[in-house]
Amino acid sequence: MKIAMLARNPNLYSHRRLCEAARDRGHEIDILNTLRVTMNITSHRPGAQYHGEPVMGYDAVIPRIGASITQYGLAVVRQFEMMGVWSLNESVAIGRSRDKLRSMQIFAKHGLGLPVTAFAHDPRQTDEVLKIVGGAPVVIKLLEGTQGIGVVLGETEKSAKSVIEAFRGANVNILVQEFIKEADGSDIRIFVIGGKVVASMMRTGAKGDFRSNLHRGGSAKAIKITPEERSTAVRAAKVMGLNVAGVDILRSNHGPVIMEVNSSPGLEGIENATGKDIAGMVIDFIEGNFKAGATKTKGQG
Ligand SMILES: Nc1ncnc2c1ncn2[C@@H]1O[C@H](COP(=O)(O)OP(=O)(O)OP(=O)(O)O)[C@@H](O)[C@H]1O
Ligand SMILES: [Mg+2]
Ligand SMILES: [Mg+2]
Repeated sequence: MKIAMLARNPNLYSHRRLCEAARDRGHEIDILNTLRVTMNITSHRPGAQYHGEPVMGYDAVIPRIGASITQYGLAVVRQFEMMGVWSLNESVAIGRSRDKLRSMQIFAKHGLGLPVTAFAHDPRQTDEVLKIVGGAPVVIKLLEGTQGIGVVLGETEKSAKSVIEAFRGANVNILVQEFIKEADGSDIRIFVIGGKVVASMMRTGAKGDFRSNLHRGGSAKAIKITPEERSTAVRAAKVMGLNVAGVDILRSNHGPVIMEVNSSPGLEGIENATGKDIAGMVIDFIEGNFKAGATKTKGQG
């Protein structure tokens, strides 16, 4: 196969590992800097160029689109799809996963467990929002945050309100969520490839932090998950339409609740915690499933 990986930093662990795994299996793989791909949006003949050369001959594309360039990145993935190149995760599915509110609505529609979540545009509705989630303590999140930045615990009614007002003042979108205290600063990352769980780990936050993100100083270890957790993760990936997904859940008193589903999950934490060759599994999945022109949504929807 000839694979294109859309990524900005070729030196990131995940990107190095995917290249290594592809080359070990005799495939050709190029890293294209997403922001340097130009698109030719002409009727009937969609094309793309990279450093002045036409992008041609790729069987599959691995989109590793950073949160900060979601819009341009998705346009590039869509362009590949319109050119008939099979994408590991389709642009439409990645778009869904990038919008926390939309994701939550999709999970709710399919009856998946979620923390009670509320959202309002108008700051005058702060009281209402707090009431919906059962009052403080609550978790307040930036809708498009990542790596735990913009995730704040409002311990009392008063502090929750001032955090909400501060975010509003900065003109950013937020959601307010029931605080799952019993998760005790840990969450579970379940790695799903092609509808199967291939690895899972428990991440625990730095002492005193309710956020378990490894980027915030948390640590990770391999863990055995329950059948209910397994089916929650598989269904979450499925309803988002993701072939590869990192599903994050919390263990709550009312069963597993989904926090979010990542469409470009990192490999470093999970490979180190479990000792598994996840990059190899991703390449094996592409090998077994890529098909020219087979994109379901072809960039639409
Ligand atoms: N409702 C909640 N109750 C308890 N803990 C929570 C809740 N929401 C988030 N957390 C903790 O905060 C961490 C960060 O939250 P979340 O994953 O939603 O943010 P993020 O910025 O999108 O992070 P990521 O880099 O994983 O995308 C979670 O991993 C979890 O440990
Ligand atoms: Mg996130
Ligand atoms: Mg997270």
